[in-house]
Amino acid sequence: MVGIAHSDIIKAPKVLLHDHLDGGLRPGTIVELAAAVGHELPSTDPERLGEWFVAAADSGSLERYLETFAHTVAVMQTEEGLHRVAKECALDLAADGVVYAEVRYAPEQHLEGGLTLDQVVEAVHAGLREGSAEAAANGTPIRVGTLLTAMRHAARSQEIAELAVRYRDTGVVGFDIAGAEAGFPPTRHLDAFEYLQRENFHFTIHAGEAFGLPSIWQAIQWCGADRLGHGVRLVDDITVTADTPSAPTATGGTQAAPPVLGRLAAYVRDKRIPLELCPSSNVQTGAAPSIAEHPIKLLHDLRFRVTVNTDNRLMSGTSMSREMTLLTESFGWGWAELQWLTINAMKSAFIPYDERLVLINEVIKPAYAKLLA
Ligand SMILES: O=c1[nH]cnc2c1ncn2[C@H]1C[C@H](O)[C@@H](CO)O1
Ligand SMILES: [Zn+2]
Repeated sequence: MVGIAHSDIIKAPKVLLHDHLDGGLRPGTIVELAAAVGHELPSTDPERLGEWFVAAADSGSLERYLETFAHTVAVMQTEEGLHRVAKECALDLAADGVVYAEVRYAPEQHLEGGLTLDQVVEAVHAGLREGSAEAAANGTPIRVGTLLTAMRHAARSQEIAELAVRYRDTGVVGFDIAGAEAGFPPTRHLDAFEYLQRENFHFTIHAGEAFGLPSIWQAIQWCGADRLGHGVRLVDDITVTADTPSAPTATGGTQAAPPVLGRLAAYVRDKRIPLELCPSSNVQTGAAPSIAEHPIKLLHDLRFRVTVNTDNRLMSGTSMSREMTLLTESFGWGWAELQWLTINAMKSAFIPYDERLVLINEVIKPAYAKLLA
């Protein structure tokens, strides 16, 4: 089968639900901002610095992967820094053909220069607005909402949840928790999640990335997460016996037993809980052995509500188009699968239902209809 060209995937409309603002900076911007604030970097050559991030994040451990964020968070402590990074984020996603994105970051990590939480949020929103306006003028319109993240090892989740609700009508579309997963279960932040539920607000939880089923189970059944950030380890609750012939067929052959879903995996599939899968990131942190062996294939075949995401474009040297290209190369997927992933993501977005429908019916479906023709 002839694959789809990366350049064509760039032109197709894409939807991104899991992208960290502090994981997507342009290396050249880090160099310039670091010089302005006197932060020392592993390299001041943008190309080398970009390579350094990918190599350092390629660590096989989430904890070591997260250490690289010290260099991005350090240059995002002023209104100017935050504004520029947010503006470039909108421009870069739009140039890659992303038409709708939910970009997340942890406001509590951007207070070292004396900004308040509200000033951080407003600087990011102003940057995203400017970037989106410029992208529209360039002929690549994009809508970007933000998710406010609380760090799971810290104790500010209630405050961040309240901040998210305060800005729900001016750009914040949801809430999240992130950071090291092992040892920091989502139930530590139950108060924040219960508050968000009382406010009829939306949230996702990083779960099932560096820790397994108990984390996913808590995120859904204790905390009430609308979506799972990664959730890739849900496959631990799916028994695949592909090579074990089970039943004889009418022609005398044997038929492989279908995968068996445990109670949690079945619940996630039945309830159509979206999985924000991030293939390249998962390989770097050791959550998946390779793209070719990534559980996204199995989860797709079993018709889970799968979405594909970048997580951290800088640390993975990636983009939405690149993640999709890797999937087409690894699994022979074509436009039908890419449309399915895109519509899954748009259906799972945190903006109102009628606004999701407009993007599906007026932007995504017409574009893929042409590509499929
Ligand atoms: O994949 C991830 N898992 C857990 N935490 C993450 C991941 N990617 C980024 N983070 C953390 C580091 C960032 O500083 C923070 C907020 O974006 O979220
Ligand atoms: Zn993430």
